[in-house]
Amino acid sequence: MRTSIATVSLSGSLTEKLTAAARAGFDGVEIFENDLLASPLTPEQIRDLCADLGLSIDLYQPMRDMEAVPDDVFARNLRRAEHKFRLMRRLGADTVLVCSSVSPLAVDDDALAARQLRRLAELADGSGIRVAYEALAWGRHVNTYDHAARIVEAADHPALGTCLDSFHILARGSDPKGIEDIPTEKIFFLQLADAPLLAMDVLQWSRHYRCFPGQGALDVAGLLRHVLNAGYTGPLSLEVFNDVFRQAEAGPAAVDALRSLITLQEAVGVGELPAPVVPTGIAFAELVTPDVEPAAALLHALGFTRTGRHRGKPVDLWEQGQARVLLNTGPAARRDGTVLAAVGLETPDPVRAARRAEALLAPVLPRRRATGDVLLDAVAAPDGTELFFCATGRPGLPDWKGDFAPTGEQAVDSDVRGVDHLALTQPWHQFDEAVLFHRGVLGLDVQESVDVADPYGLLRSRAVSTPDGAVRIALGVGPAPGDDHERAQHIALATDDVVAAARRFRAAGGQLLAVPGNYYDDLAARFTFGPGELEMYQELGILYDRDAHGAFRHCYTRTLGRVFFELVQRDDGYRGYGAQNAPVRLAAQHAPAG
Ligand SMILES: O=C(O)c1ccc(O)c(O)c1
Ligand SMILES: [Mg+2]
Repeated sequence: MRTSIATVSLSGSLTEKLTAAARAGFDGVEIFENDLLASPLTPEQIRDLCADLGLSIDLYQPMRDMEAVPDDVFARNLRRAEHKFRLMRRLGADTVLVCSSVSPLAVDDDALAARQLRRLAELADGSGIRVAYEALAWGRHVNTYDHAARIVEAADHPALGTCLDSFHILARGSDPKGIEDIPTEKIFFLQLADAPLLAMDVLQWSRHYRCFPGQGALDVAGLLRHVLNAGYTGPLSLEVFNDVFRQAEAGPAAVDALRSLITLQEAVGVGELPAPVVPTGIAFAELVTPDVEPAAALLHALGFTRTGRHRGKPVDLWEQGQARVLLNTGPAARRDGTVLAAVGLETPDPVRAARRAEALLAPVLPRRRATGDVLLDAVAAPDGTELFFCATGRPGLPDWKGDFAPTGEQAVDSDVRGVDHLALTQPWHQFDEAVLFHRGVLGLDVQESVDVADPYGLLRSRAVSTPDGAVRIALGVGPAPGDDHERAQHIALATDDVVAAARRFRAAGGQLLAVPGNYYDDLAARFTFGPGELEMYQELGILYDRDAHGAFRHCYTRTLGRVFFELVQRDDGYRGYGAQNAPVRLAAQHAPAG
């Protein structure tokens, strides 16, 4: 279907917004009046710019407080409308959105509303313009879509129809099934927005917290199914008012927006997209570091062995059980200190996984970095993390390990089995985008968002994972702009015996994060432990949690650049990530090293 986006959804000047929408691949735009008023371009120049960019102007909006008003007020409204219709002709826009009145002058009189909207439609029709009447969720007398549709029906003019807006409909809890009763030719326009569930005033909710479909908690796909069943074939248009998107760079935000419309169409069975190829494990995590010694010492103390050396680049492979870490000291390492730069995902079909990612607008990375390298499918995540689709040790498929010459050293069976999860901190304005990316592109399930108190701000965290837990990624976002602690990424290593793993790490010279005694005092109040158990945890800095399924014991290494490791023992199907303990961990990480 045709895709469109309201200029209000993107940051910048009108020219920047239009350019971003076109580059992302949108077919059209809704021009918001405020963006036009503030633009130095004439309506004709805006029309030409849109034409040059290949964008249709699908809607001009909004026109407010039109209907159900006293005669003298309506006469003034018509004069205002005439003026705007002249502007729309210069702009080349043929549909105007009229939102239901919020004016104290408006009266609760559907017959009057219908008569006046009919009069407005007659005037519009003379200029070749159509009027799409939308019920604002906070409209004074008209605030539901079915009410707006009844008034449109009563007005009975071909140039008058309704605009459906998923936010207004779903935020009020209206049943969207009734959309199927609206005559097809009366649905002039469809605006789509999602939102997280928040118990707050609906106007504030709408103006500040809307997000792109799939990023919130509203059933936008369910609503779209009803609209399609009603016979609607017009554009799918995003209209998102959001404080974060207003500040985020328009280019990436427009890509994020279009990705949401592509996944939404997939959810309702329109459009073609290669099916998700759900990853089955973490093949490797790649650290880029300017300073190989401390990173190598840390890996060594954790029980890793340097088993391979890249044939063409300064990259080492460190292994232990199924956990693999690449240590890259190449040119990229001069820039950012120690960072987690790439993740290898074990994937049943790497080529198809990359094709889906590409169809969902993920930047595709070159398959071969240098002559002789194995061909690898990889894309960039929104924050720039490189995601490699891997087939480790699977005959007939390119194996990334082929790029590494064995050092001759064998990995020893130690306490670490593999990677339990990765924690990837996102730039503050890309959190919703990252969640949608990991769900849509990688087919991961998304868990609830949790808030975590840091001594210097609030962090948000949302886990994405496969149903069996083979791939778990905790996406986080800190206060803007974060310091190194708040931007830190980590690799959580799975062990069956965290006490043994912690002891071995310490004996090998590793330093674990110290946890305050008050924390253990609180643990003693909340849980029962065997004799000496809690003292042992305190000595090692092991944190403890329990859910309905099982227990979780974990401890942390000191941070190197922006990266640290966690040792994790997950017993009896514990499902979480120890979020309860995160504030204590964050405070400990801020404390000066002792
Ligand atoms: O918040 C508003 O006023 C507003 C304006 C136009 C719309 O289409 C809408 O959904 C909301
Ligand atoms: Mg709207």
